[in-house]
Amino acid sequence: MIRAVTFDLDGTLLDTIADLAAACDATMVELGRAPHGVDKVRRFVGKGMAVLVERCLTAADGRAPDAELLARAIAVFRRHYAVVNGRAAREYPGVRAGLEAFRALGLPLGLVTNKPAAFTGPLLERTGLADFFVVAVSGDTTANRKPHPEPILHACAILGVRPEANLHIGDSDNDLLAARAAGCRAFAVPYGYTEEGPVDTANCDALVSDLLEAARRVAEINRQTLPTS
Ligand SMILES: O=C(O)COP(=O)(O)O
Ligand SMILES: [Mg+2]
Repeated sequence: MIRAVTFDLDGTLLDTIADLAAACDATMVELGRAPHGVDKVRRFVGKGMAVLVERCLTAADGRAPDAELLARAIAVFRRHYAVVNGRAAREYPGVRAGLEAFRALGLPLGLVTNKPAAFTGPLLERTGLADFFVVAVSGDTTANRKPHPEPILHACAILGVRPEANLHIGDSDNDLLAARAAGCRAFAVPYGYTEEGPVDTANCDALVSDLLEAARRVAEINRQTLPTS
């Protein structure tokens, strides 16, 4: 039985790349570098804010930034992203209907994102998704981020489910590896941000076209595992 579902945010529920790229580009310009643009920034998203900013600087300078420059750039990024966060963000097709279908199945829902908490809450509020979730675990809620299992395990504990009874749905290998390491089931969506290449479907139980299909599959799995007596 699947008794709870956790969702990734960027690239799974919301297409946030325009806002992320706008903040990255404003950061680069403020630091005297050329902006990278959306298509390049898309490949940098997935391992949280610090890695995103570090990848922008490394791509601009041809070498990794030192700690002082990185800290300064992160502070600049935070300021810019706080302004644009949610401005152009859009739900992917099937997201709201899918979340409603999961809710109709009676399953508690959680969010597990590598985005820092300062941005997760406002984004969920601005896009009207906050009420779907019992818990939101952000990139700085636990000591480790996805692909480490800790944030998903933290969500499972708050949702009151054993990891084996939780399904995690995400767009990148970070989600699938975290889910596997946590002992959860994992579904992948094909439309988000995957860093260098497509997700390795060997790491997931199903590749689903959208959340509505995911909810249908969960309903089917739970029908098949209902006690027969
Ligand atoms: O912040 C990121 O790098 C990606 O966020 P996500 O975990 O919601 O996809
Ligand atoms: Mg994602």
